[in-house]
Amino acid sequence: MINQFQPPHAHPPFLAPPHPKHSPRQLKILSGTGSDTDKTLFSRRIVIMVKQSIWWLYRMGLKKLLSKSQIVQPISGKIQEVEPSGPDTEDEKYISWLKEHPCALASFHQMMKPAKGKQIVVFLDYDGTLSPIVNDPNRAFMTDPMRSALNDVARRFPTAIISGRSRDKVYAFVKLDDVYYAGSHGMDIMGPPLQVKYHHDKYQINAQDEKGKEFTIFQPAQEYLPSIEKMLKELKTRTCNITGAFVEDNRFCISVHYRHVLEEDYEALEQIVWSVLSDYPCFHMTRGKKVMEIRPSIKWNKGDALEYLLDTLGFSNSSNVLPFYLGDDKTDEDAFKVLKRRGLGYPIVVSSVPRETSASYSLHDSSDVLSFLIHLARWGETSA
Ligand SMILES: O=P(O)(O)OC[C@H]1O[C@H](O[C@H]2O[C@H](CO)[C@@H](O)[C@H](O)[C@H]2O)[C@H](O)[C@@H](O)[C@@H]1O
Repeated sequence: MINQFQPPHAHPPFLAPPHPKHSPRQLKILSGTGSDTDKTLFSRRIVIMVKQSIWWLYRMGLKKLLSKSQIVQPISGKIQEVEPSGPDTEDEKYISWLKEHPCALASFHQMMKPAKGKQIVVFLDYDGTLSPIVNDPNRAFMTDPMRSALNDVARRFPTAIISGRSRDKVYAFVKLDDVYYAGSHGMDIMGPPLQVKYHHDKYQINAQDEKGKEFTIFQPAQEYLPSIEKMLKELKTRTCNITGAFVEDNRFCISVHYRHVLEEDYEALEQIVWSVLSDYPCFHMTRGKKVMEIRPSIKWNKGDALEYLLDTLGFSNSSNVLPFYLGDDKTDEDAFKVLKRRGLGYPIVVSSVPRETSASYSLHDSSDVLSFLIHLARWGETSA
């Protein structure tokens, strides 16, 4: 690997202090005294110093640029990949991690090469992906530019949001009709009308909205609803004395938020959750961002929801489809794994820090997600 940061001189002369071994002439040049020839040499040295400074400033500028992109255009005009030498700082660690999970924006054109002739299908998580993580879960609004970009994407490609929240709540944030919604970590799917009966058909019903649009509701955890409602009440009552704790009803699962709980109160809160759970052996707990999530112990997660939607969209066992899945949470890893296992499409993790993931590409944050959706919609427009 070429080290493009190699300065023009390995030991810049202006960095060398006068040394006992310097000759009297060298000392005169360094001090600026001496004959005209010496003075000319001294001026040359000044020019070299200025050139060196420009080089080092250029080098520092490049380093900054690298935090945005891994590819730079060096003076030679040849595109080269940069190999950071031993990651030390958080930025350097992130740059190093990007090598394994390249930025989906920087790689966009390359990613779209196999898309020609294939059906793109877009899956997105909500919190941390379509909206940034905020303090109040009830105020995780989506911005208008994000809504507009998502709408442009959904008008061109089948698009679904798969969230841990209740389906109604996600719809209340997103408010777009051309999108399919899967709430409760995929346990409550409003998907396309079924052409054929799905193998879990006892959990699904076909329905129509008020405009006559047909869709299918699939709810594989229906029989757990009475227990969830009881648990919700218990959790709300038993945590009401823990300042900052917030129990969120996500219909087929429950979120117990501790973002605003004092560190010294966390253990007590977790104890309550474990204690309630011990009375409901058919449920288990998973963890998200400052949240404990209580879910029915059925074999169904965001990965299964993704497969269900691909099937119902008519792409079971099809290689003619290119799914994208964008998500920031641990629960999104289930969907990344499905795409990886099937060797299908692009799992894209949204993360501003290096992390263990099955995703093959990355985006830094929800504003990168917005740019990505804009790119995708434009691509759909020009290649239609
Ligand atoms: O699958 P997702 O759409 O990512 O939902 C996962 C959880 O997201 C929400 O909580 C997270 O976002 C909140 C708002 O930014 C933040 O305040 C909270 O700390 C995060 O954990 C949602 O409220 C949960 O119910 C979801 O399970």
